[in-house]
Amino acid sequence: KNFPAQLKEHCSNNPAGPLRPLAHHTTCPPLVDDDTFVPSNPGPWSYPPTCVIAASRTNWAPSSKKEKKLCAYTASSIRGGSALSVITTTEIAASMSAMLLDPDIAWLEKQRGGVSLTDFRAEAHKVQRITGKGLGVVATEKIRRGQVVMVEQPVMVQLADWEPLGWKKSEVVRLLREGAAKLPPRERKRLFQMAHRGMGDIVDDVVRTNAYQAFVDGVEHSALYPEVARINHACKPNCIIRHSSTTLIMEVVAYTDISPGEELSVSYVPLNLVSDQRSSMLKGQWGFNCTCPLCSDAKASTASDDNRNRVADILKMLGGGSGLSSGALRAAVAEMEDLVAEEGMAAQIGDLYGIVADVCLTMGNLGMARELAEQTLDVQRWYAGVDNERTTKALEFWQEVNEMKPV
Ligand SMILES: C[S@@+](CC[C@H](N)C(=O)[O-])C[C@H]1O[C@@H](n2cnc3c(N)ncnc32)[C@H](O)[C@@H]1O
Repeated sequence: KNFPAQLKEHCSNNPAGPLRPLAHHTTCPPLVDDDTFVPSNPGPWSYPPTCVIAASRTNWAPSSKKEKKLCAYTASSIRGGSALSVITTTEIAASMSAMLLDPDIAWLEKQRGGVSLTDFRAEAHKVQRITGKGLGVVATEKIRRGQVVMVEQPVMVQLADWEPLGWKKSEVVRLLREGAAKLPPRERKRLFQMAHRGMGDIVDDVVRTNAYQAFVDGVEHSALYPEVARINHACKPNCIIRHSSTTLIMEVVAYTDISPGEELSVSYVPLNLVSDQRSSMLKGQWGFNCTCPLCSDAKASTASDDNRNRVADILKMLGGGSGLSSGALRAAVAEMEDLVAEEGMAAQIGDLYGIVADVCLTMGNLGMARELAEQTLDVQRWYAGVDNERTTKALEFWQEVNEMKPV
């Protein structure tokens, strides 16, 4: 909100440090592309970017006078740590500048209980071969529920939905290769050593096999975290991931107590899906058939599907049932909470509370909507992360219901 009006359009990012704003938090960095890069004032970038102009610009706002470019940017070190290459638009790159230049991420570290980027190196885990899954990460000592086990910055971030904006696959792949080539040897080596399927260009393949969804400036990107990416998927995982939209830092947090020798796992897909939905998503988007303990046990898998279907039925029943009493609503939420606990889906309960809160609003039950909106916010802060997209949405919803007047 402090940006001069003429700069607003490309600087909607909420910078990382809300407590002590630095100069670059309150002024919008200029758009930087291959023509406008100024070596004496490079921002976070270590080299002039490589850019391509969208082949078709039909989908851009007609008011936009600038040619839209997609560029590969590289910072040899972010916050004194690892390097990062970003393939994104000039606007998003400008918005990212503030967050990448910000060395002051202490406020976020406080939220995560004082664990800093380097602390996790007191590693409680190691990478090893796992039958049927390539490499994986295994605990070497007891890890307690809630403990942060990894904290990592991305090495590569790529705009996810580039196709409708008019760029060609070959151009995006060229930028990915350029981004990989400009990484320092350490990060480049790690990137090329990551799992891939042997299809098409290797950098593109690595991104498809390993990237997590990350919102930058509210826009979906794919982000590569080489250490986190070694963690295999399980449909009932023992870890969750938290993603910070303002710093791009990814945390892996123990979701259950984990014993030495146990493999660390996260879910690559939403937790509340039933087995058919999970397997088609894992096959379609990630390209593998899941061999996790739940999928390998037909009886357990059926029982789990029954529980997850029941949660879906409860939500459906709530959605369709106008005029439910508070008692009936509470009973439905309590049953849902029990099922969620049994299924190890607590990390997703914030989303479920949010759905029920919406239902309460349509039923005119503002009191309960407020209660649930508050619970949603608490849960999302913990499970998704303090500044994650899902938490931001929960905060907006919470503010909205608290401003509403009972009718
Ligand atoms: C993000 S990587 C995980 C780390 C990878 N195993 C490695 O060697 O680096 C994703 C790949 O790991 C394998 N994988 C992960 N979870 C799996 C699971 N539950 N069952 C089978 N394969 C799995 C698949 O080959 C998948 O494409």
